[in-house]
Amino acid sequence: MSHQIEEELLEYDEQEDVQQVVAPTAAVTSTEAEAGEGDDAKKGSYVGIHSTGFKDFLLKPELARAIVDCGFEHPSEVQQVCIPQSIHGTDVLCQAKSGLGKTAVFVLSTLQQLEPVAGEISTVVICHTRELAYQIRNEYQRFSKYMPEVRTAVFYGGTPIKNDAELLKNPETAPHIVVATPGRLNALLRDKSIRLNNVKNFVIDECDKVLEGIAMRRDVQEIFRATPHEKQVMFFSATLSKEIRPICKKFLQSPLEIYVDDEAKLTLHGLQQYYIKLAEKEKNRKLAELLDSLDFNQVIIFVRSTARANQLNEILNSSGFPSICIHSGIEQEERIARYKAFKDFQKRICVTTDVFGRGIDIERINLAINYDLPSEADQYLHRVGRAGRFGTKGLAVSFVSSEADEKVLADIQSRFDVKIAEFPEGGVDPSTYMNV
Ligand SMILES: Nc1ncnc2c1ncn2[C@@H]1O[C@H](COP(=O)(O)OP(=O)(O)OP(=O)(O)O)[C@@H](O)[C@H]1O
Repeated sequence: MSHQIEEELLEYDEQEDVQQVVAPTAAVTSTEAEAGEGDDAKKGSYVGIHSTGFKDFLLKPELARAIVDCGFEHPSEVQQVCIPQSIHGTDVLCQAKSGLGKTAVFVLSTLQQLEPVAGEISTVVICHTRELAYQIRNEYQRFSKYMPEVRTAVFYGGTPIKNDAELLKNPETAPHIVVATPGRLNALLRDKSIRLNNVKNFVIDECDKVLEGIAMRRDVQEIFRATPHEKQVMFFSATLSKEIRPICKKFLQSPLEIYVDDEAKLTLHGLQQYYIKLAEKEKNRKLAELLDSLDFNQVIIFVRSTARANQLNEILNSSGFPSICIHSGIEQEERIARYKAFKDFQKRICVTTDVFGRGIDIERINLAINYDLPSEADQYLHRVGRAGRFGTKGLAVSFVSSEADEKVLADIQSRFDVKIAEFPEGGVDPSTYMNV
């Protein structure tokens, strides 16, 4: 191992990607049945006792076929609860834990309702990061495989806006479904490049994040105002604090509200969680030790700033750990290229900031490391949820190096009623976190 791995990362200010949220508090109402996953549940084996099949939703045959092609056998709990209502146009406010298929709820129900009309945008989906928008667009393409007339477009910043405007203007490419980040979508609206007066479904994924900051919220409000009054509105997140719910509800009319019944249930049961107390200067050596000793398919390592991500990535690469680094400071085309490379398993180690802390779905990630602990508990939950997707097993290890970290660790444990143990000296048995 090179001496560089021993280097300490420089301290930088809190980075642009991390935003504070008010810590949520008490338990919430349950309308969701208890989840049915066991500790060793595997992807695709998520079956409740009184399980409904996708067939029971009576979806269009084109959709039913695509679902089979995607390898989805049984709807997850959140899908069982939401889809029967959401396909009929009911507004939805849905909190369900990470990685259990919230995306398919809105993708399937909007495609089910879609009657494509040339030149008319019927569905708008908003989310907070560009990679997530890209990922959601791909989900639409996957599920609309047998609906060749349906076109989905994705719009986000960091790319030439005139390309988006041209795509929208051209009858050959004009989409029926638009997935976008709020800033770019609002810019297209202001330029009068996009018309939203035929929108029938308005979706926000990671809605607490999208609506938490004033800038994004303002963009969303302007976009919302440009859509017809009569439409279906659906909001989703794994975390919906008491503070954000009333803000969400301003956009919704008599919604179906789905919450897990207390925050403890947000913990992923297939995911083992540990902490390691250490000094800042010991982090690199410990990280190298973990990467050497743990079995993993893919690992995601979170740091608190773009500068620290670059630095750690360099250190890892020069120490024989080929890694990739993704953050908001990277040019957009390159960002998507790296996201694809990681998703396609060309790299096994990814160093990132909170830009990848939510929503990103990469099936082979089974290890999440908080090199820097986030500053609040909700963000921890989203980050570690990148491992152990859809009931699979996973491992999360968090470095704790300051009093502030200790406080966050205590917050996480009390808020989500989870015991995060000290990382065992003898390591962790790979069979408990590797998916075979
Ligand atoms: N019924 C199903 N059967 C099998 N796999 C599924 C099913 N539903 C969803 N999946 C898969 O599970 C993974 C996680 O789904 P998704 O990304 O929608 O989770 P999420 O609830 O949005 O999580 P997060 O809160 O982290 O964004 C995806 O790879 C998706 O394809």
